[in-house]
Amino acid sequence: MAAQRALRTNNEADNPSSPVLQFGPDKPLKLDAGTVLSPFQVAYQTYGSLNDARSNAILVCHALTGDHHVASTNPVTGKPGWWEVLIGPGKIIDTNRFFVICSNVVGGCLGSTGPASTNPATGRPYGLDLPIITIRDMVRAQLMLVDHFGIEKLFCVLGGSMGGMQVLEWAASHSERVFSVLPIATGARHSSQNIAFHEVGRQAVMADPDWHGGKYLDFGRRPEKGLAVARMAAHITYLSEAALHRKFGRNLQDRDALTFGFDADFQIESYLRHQGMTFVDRFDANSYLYLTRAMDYFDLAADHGGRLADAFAGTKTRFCLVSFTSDWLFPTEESRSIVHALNAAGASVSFVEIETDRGHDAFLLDEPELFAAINGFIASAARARGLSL
Ligand SMILES: CC(=O)SCCNC(=O)CCNC(=O)[C@H](O)C(C)(C)COP(=O)(O)OP(=O)(O)OC[C@H]1O[C@@H](n2cnc3c(N)ncnc32)[C@H](O)[C@@H]1OP(=O)(O)O
Ligand SMILES: N[C@@H](CCO)C(=O)O
Repeated sequence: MAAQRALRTNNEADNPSSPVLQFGPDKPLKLDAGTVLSPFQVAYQTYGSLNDARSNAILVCHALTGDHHVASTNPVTGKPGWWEVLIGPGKIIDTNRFFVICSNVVGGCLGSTGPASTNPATGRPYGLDLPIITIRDMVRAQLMLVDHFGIEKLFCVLGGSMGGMQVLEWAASHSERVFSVLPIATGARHSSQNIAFHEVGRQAVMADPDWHGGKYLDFGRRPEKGLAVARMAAHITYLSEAALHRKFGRNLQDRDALTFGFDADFQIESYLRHQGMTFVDRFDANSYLYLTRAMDYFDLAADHGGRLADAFAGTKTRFCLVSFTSDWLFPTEESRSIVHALNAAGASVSFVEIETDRGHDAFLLDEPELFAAINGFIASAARARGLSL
């Protein structure tokens, strides 16, 4: 591993106008699909400084439609970083103490190579000519970035949902490179129901006449209607029945009576339309196909001979799993089965189930119990690592 002499510690939190960093390794990215991606690039951000021992690095893995702007203003949406409540100077993940790295996944559309990137063989956007990307491929690209920083062992890798899948993949395939991991609201494989919801979303995208077999950029079009419907359906799965009832009930949207038509009579309809419309402004439809596919293909047990415990055999990594009571996308049973496998593997593991009605996306919200769990785990792991913080 070639340690870099000049480490780029782009404190975006201190300098919101700083450019997005992009890493383009000389080596190709080996893909599970049996081919390589070359060249390729990874967009990333860092916060804080790497210590002399390079032992204080935390890698944050984003979820399906997230990005590397984890703790600073997103330049596309103008919104705060998606985990700015958690990460920053003096916050629970304190960037005065830790060096935080977050990169956009390969296959995405927010700076890293994905289906909208130019295919060097044609000079046109890849579209569906991009090979299928897996969670393991995403992690291989992250590993190259970590090597680029000369980091032998990450102090912690954490993330929720698809981010949690990457965390588990790190722990299974590169356990010697991670001291501790925090997989949140995730599973060791995508369930049949979850694949089903993703398929509905993909079919909505592909049924949009503006999709053009995935070549919409060549036609100067974007399948916005299909992508918006895909997001509306998916967004329901990120919430819970109780939260929908609490927030919207059967309340009407800006009217006193039903219209006896198909306008958004109900607040929940208006809300979902808003979620769909705003999503298409920030996301690429083909990336949505690729990233949902990556989640569908994830099956850690299958990758290790059918026994999940074998994925973690001999691990020295410390684990803390977190689930939410109202998460019906990755219910607590998913985390519990990982905990059982880790117990069978003799791993150091703790587990927290958080009582909330906020559903799967609770991990993105200001959730005091979640923050307390992360705080406690990080503090204890830091002591065990001998980090003088
Ligand atoms: C992990 C990562 O990498 S981040 C991934 C990318 N980010 C996401 O996926 C976030 C998307 N998810 C969400 O927005 C989820 O709803 C949550 C759960 C995280 C947010 O929850 P909350 O903060 O409770 O926000 P809520 O769900 O009420 O949505 C607020 C939005 O809905 C809009 N809204 C609320 N009610 C209505 C309504 N009746 N009609 C129309 N719009 C409405 C608000 O104006 C607001 O819009 P804005 O986001 O454009 O400002
Ligand atoms: N709502 C989040 C989590 C979905 O799993 C996202 O879109 O990335």
